[in-house]
Order: sequence, then C-alpha cells, then structure tokens
Amino acid sequence: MTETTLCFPRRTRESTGESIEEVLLIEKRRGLGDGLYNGPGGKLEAGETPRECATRETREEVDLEVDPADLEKAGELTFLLDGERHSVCHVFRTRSFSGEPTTTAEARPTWTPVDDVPYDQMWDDDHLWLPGVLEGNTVVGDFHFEGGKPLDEAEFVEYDLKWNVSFDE
Ligand SMILES: Nc1[nH]c(=O)nc2c1ncn2[C@H]1C[C@H](O)[C@@H](COP(=O)(O)OP(=O)(O)OP(=O)(O)O)O1
Repeated sequence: MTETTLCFPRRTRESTGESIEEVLLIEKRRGLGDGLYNGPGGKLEAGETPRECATRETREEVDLEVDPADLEKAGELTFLLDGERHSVCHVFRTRSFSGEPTTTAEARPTWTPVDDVPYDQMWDDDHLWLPGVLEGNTVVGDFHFEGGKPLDEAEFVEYDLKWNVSFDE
C-alpha cells in the first residue's frame, strides 16, 4: 500500500478591483493520472513525512517552494482498487510559498480560479472532495475503483466521505 500526497497552493489575485481566489493546479505529464489536472504531489520516499513529500514533489514538479511547517492538512483519502487498499493520499493546502510555478517534464502548472476548476478533466472523485477542501474544510474519504490496473483506467464506483475531521499532524 502506497502513501501519496497532494498539495494545493492558494492565492488571492487582485484584478481591476476584484479579488479572485485561485488554486495552483498542474496538468500531469507522466505517471499515474497522466493528462489529468490535479495538485502537485506524488509518492512518499523512504524516511519522508507526508509534509516533506508534498514539499519535495511541489519543488520537483513545478519548482515552487513551500515549507513543510506551513502546509495545512486538509484531507486523507483512501483509494481502493477491487476491494484492496491501493493508496492513502494526504492532502495539503497553503497560502505560503515562494518562487514562480514553472513547467517541468512532469507537470504544467496553471493558476486557476477556484470557480473554474476543470473537474471534467480530473479524477472522477475530485469534484466530491476538492470543492470542500478549497472552501477550507477537512475531509476523510474512501473511494472505490473497480476493473483492474492501473487505477486511472479503473471505474470509480462508490465512496464514503466524512467532513470536518481534525488531524494531529
Ligand atoms: N483517485 C485519485 N484522485 C486524485 O485526486 N488524485 C489521485 C488519485 N489517485 C492518485 N492520485 C494522486 C496522488 C499522487 O499525487 C499521484 C500519484 O502519485 P505519483 O505521481 O507518484 O504517481 P506516479 O505513477 O507518477 O509515480 P512515479 O512512478 O513515482 O513517478 O496521483
């Protein structure tokens, strides 16, 4: 069973007297979820905490610096494939970062208004939990996929969500 992370950098952009709430999404260019929009993230390496992983992956994928201590844990998502736990994903958000997001071999970043998140070009589960996470809520969820490997070719069949949980990390 793999542990993974997702990191959602947030900002408020002022444009002609309006405040626009944005989230940094990536278009993933390889690996699991290739071609889909998501936050930067990936698999934990040996000895790494979820926060350290989210920080490293955000740097590797889009060259943005976030501090592990500044990440707010927003979700813990268990993905099941044919009844077996496939991965647990730790979801973080932050308004604290430095640098400019840059396209790499792994990902193409875009600041996206939270009202225009392209849920039709994301994992099928994302529209169920990401809006609440972007509103500042916390969530624990189980998401069941069926139909063989890899996960991004399996069918999303059912889910269970619990909102406003507290995380110790
Ligand atoms: N159902 C799902 N919904 C979602 O929003 N994100 C998911 C998801 N299933 C997996 N992810 C995310 C978690 C993690 O950030 C990423 C998968 O991790 P990786 O990018 O490390 O996968 P890769 O196969 O690219 O790994 P490497 O082979 O190490 O490059 O996809």
